[in-house]
Amino acid sequence: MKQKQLCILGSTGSIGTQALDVIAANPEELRVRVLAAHGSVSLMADQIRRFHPDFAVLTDATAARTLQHLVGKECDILSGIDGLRAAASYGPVDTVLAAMVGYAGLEPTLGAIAAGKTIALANKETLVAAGHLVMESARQHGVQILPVDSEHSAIFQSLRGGRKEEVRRLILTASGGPFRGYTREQLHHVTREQCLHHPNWNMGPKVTVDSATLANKGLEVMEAHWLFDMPYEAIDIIIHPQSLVHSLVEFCDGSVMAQMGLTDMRLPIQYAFSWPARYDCAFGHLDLVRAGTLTFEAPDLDAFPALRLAIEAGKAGGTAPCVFNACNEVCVQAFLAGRIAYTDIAPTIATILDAHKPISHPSLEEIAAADQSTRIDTEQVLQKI
Ligand SMILES: NC(=O)C1=CN([C@@H]2O[C@H](COP(=O)(O)OP(=O)(O)OC[C@H]3O[C@@H](n4cnc5c(N)ncnc54)[C@H](OP(=O)(O)O)[C@@H]3O)[C@@H](O)[C@H]2O)C=CC1
Ligand SMILES: CC(=O)[C@@H](O)[C@H](O)COP(=O)(O)O
Ligand SMILES: [Mn+2]
Repeated sequence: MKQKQLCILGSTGSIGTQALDVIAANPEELRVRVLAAHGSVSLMADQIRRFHPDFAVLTDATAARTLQHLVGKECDILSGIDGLRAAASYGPVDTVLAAMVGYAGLEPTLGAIAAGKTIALANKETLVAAGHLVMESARQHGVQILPVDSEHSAIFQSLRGGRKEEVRRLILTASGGPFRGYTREQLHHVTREQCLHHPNWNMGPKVTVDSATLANKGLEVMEAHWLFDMPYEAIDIIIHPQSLVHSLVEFCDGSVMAQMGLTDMRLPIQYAFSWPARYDCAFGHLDLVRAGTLTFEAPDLDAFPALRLAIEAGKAGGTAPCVFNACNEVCVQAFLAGRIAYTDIAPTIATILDAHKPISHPSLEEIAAADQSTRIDTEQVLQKI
């Protein structure tokens, strides 16, 4: 089997560091060629010493200079968006893991696709903001987009059980987050610390807050729409608090295929790297007797309106999903900075989406403009809170 040559965009984050665990566990099959992140100097220095990339990138110029000083001749450090572009399109690389957080992942992912790289996609915001452009570009360049997000990896694997035209619906599972079962009244009193304590997954702060508002599941519905070319009406959500069934596919004959596994992102990351093969797992195995009872329930769209708003934005299409995403990113940052309450997030998204007139089939420039103006408009709404 040919060794895969990898570029990791977002190597210092939750997905990035777990991807490096997978690579360390499979040294014959996987090799790091480029590492990229924003400003985490000492962690990146450690990663360079362990994985010996051809070069590394920190987009923050000051951090990049400090890192270059630290690692000396051992590795060249590039910076800025030019550094990211160079990483995403680097000749010897065949697979790019898109594991940066947020809209910032869009341009390098498009760059990697244009350079013909296979994409292992964790960065869901990329597909939410510009799914039509990303998928079209992937088609044009003959590029495979392999899902890393646990639900989408589960659907990708379950789809092997039948043909595309035989699929009746996709069923995304959601843990329900730390506030599952809370009433709207109870949600007024939740704290940042509670929000950052996900019941099942240890993830970066942005996706953890999104899980607590259920905006994450809304983003994932849009991600599934683009990845699997399914209409919104054929994508359902069920709450599954144990997060062991990662998602399901129902076929026309009533058969339902589910994918199960440990709540460990190294498994779907490894599958995206190993596909179409599978490598042995070095991270443990699911014990269903120990897991015990698996339960399922309907989502509460009244208590968690961000999910309903995301699905509405997805159905409206055009620039609406990009606007949903940009507003949500600004709100989550403001919430993490202690500027707004948890219960300010969904009403702010509703205000911004109400005022937005979607442009259909937007170009990349129109997407970038919608993202920028939404960030400014959202700040103005937040100033009044
Ligand atoms: N964590 C998880 O388990 C899961 C995550 N995802 C998705 O994967 C993506 C990454 O999530 P996660 O790993 O949790 O996020 P983290 O916040 O843990 O890590 C984000 C990474 O992106 C880098 N980064 C941030 N901004 C920039 C930028 N402007 N330019 C270059 N690099 C940047 C960070 O670098 P630095 O450290 O230097 O700031 C860091 O390496 C998200 O889209 C998330 O929704 C999906 C499923 C599960
Ligand atoms: C691990 C992963 O894929 C996350 O996106 C996860 O889905 C978050 O859990 P929720 O189901 O609570 O959103
Ligand atoms: Mn997920």
